[in-house]
Amino acid sequence: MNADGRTRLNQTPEWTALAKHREELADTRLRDLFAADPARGTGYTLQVGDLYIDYSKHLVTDETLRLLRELAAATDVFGLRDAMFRGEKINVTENRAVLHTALRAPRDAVVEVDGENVVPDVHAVLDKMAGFADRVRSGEWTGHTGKRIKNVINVGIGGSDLGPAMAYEVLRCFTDRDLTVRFVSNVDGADLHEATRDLDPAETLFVIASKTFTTIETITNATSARKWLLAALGDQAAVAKHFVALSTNAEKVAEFGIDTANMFEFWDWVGGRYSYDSAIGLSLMIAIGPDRFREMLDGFRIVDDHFRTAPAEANVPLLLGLLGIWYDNFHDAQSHAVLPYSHYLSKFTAYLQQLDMESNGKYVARDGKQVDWQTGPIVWGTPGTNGQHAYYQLIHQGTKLIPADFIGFARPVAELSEELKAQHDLLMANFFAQTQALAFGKTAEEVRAEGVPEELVPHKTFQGNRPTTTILARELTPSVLGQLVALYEHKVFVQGAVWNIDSFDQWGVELGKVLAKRVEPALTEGADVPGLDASTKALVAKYRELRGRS
Ligand SMILES: O=P(O)(O)OC[C@H]1O[C@](O)(CO)[C@@H](O)[C@@H]1O
Repeated sequence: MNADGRTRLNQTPEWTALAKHREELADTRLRDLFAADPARGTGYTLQVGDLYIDYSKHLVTDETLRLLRELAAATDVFGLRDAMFRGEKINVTENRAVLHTALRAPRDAVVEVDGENVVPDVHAVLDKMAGFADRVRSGEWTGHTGKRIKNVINVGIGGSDLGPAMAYEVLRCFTDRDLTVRFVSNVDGADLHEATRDLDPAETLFVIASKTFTTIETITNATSARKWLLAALGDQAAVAKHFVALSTNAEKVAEFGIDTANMFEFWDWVGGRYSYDSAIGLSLMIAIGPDRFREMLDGFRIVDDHFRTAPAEANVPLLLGLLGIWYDNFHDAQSHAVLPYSHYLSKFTAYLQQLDMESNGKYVARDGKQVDWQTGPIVWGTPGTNGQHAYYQLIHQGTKLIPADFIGFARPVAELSEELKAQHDLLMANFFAQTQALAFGKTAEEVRAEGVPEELVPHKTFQGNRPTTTILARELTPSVLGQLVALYEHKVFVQGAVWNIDSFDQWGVELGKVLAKRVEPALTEGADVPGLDASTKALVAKYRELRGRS
């Protein structure tokens, strides 16, 4: 029993029942499950908004799903969900509400934090963003010299970069192609250099995105960007026309020299990795326009409403979260692959890495005690067919179990030529073939029947039984993107709730930040930094030697 009166997860009867059930299923093959239930291919499916979810190729039976739902009930996943939607401070280590769902609430909704309805503020910022985006897009907002803004550079890192950068790629076909939109995150000066080297400062708008406005990488890049601008335009007053800020910290924004009239606000109840549908999405909104941005928010809301109201048996985020737990905790899977069959989703998995791994990469439970069960998986993956010719070998025939999500679309994006659209069927043939091969493999008998020499039979045999979820939608639109992101947000939520961890803090990234600040003077000035270990000391000395400093 822990401080909240909650039994340690792996001592609950629901956990024990799942462990026992796992043993009973040890020899179960997907081939057998499909043979026993001809309706499995359509029966093990759900729909949420535009997303058709096929989970038939999972190593589960009705009994597995029932036991998993019992675990969710025992850990009160829906209770925590309701507390989140109500604005309770479920981020316990930071004493904050967790209300990214309020960012897409309709205008007339009421969501209270500390007794105040936050929805009017959300919409006031959205309206301000829309007004600004329209002025930039129409050319009404000009640079300091009167030139039209042709380039937008978002400077931010982590949640202040990955979301808008990912969504910009996903929605490229919906963007104003005359605008150049780039994302600078790395404190490696090369990032800003490459992003600016071919641009005219007089035509460039910097969007400085930082929730805290203290993140060293972002402030360093923003300072260099300001120097780049002023070196060309000469006049301090130019900053007002070329810099806007997205932040919760007006004081720091003003200190940096950005007029707070050009600041787009969000709030401490929006976590960084849950923020791209807040003001952090401004660069995206400039690129796609306010209407498309609102369509995306509508997509988020479809899944929010579903997560909030659908019964456990039909609740897709609950299902996906529980399937992850089944593999993570009962099959010792260490990782989870997300494999989109869309070029436009090239940054989607990188975005999910922060969402999932920064949220659930925790070994301390909400009660402050160390967990003795596995928590968040390693999330990885790249667009499908490229992966097929790189690491799929390991997924098919390696020694590790890697559950995977396959995400695909029935229609290619409208902008492609007819000839390029025709390639879509080949793309999707790969999509379907892969999950089939992973699930059902190829037996030694089937290999032999093809006349393969006996010594090659084991090499050409596929065990199958490699679980996948298929997520299929008609086409990739702003709404569908919103639906996908909300689906993963809530899946991550479900898992954190079951594991009894705080999915909304990120103390794990703090130590590295503190140490970097401490080590820097050793690199630049050769300062004797107290407490440096022997390895780091020697590496710093080597670095200084190679850098030509002694
Ligand atoms: O938006 P900020 O405050 O610059 O923070 C950037 C990122 O840094 C982190 O705090 C830690 O990596 C993330 O959670 C956040 O998204």
